[in-house]
Amino acid sequence: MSEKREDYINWDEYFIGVAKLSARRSKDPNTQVGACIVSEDNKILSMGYNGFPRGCSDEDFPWGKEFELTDPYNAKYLYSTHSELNAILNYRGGSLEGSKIYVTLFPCNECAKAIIQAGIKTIIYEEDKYASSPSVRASKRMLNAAGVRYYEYQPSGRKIEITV
Ligand SMILES: O=c1[nH]c(=O)n([C@H]2C[C@H](O)[C@@H](COP(=O)(O)O)O2)cc1CO
Ligand SMILES: [Zn+2]
Repeated sequence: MSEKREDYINWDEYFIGVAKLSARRSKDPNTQVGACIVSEDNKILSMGYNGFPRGCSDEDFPWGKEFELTDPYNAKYLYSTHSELNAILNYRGGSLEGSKIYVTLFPCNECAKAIIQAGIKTIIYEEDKYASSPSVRASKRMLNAAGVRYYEYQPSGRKIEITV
């Protein structure tokens, strides 16, 4: 057998696949988000998913969203760290300047600030279900101003199965 395999996954499938696998670690009952930061030469630098900060137990802190407005202290929003921020903070190797981030949901305004300031230059996102929210609109406003490129992942339709 001297020919190479032809059905290997491409870079985009690989990195969005890693982001999706990372999202599977999330304890959020409603929205699981995963992120994978990749260098310009396609090396994985970091990964993250949405979760509570270290030491903040998933058993003690609230994962509900229904009290967001009436009782925000007992809803998840004040506590959950977004996947993109976790991926940025998880990186201990130095600079993320010029890197790309693959993420399963379009980054919010807070993550956009962190992405811009970290020097990440490209966002490849899978879903944009909150596109009409002020948060995502503000995010795009900042990303556009800062020259961060973003585009939607184009699904290949390939099913990648792994048994663990
Ligand atoms: O960019 C994001 N990254 C991210 O990790 N998240 C997380 C925070 C919450 O745990 C969850 C959103 O919850 P919900 O869809 O129920 O409002 O997703 C939410 C966003 C918003 O775009
Ligand atoms: Zn965010």
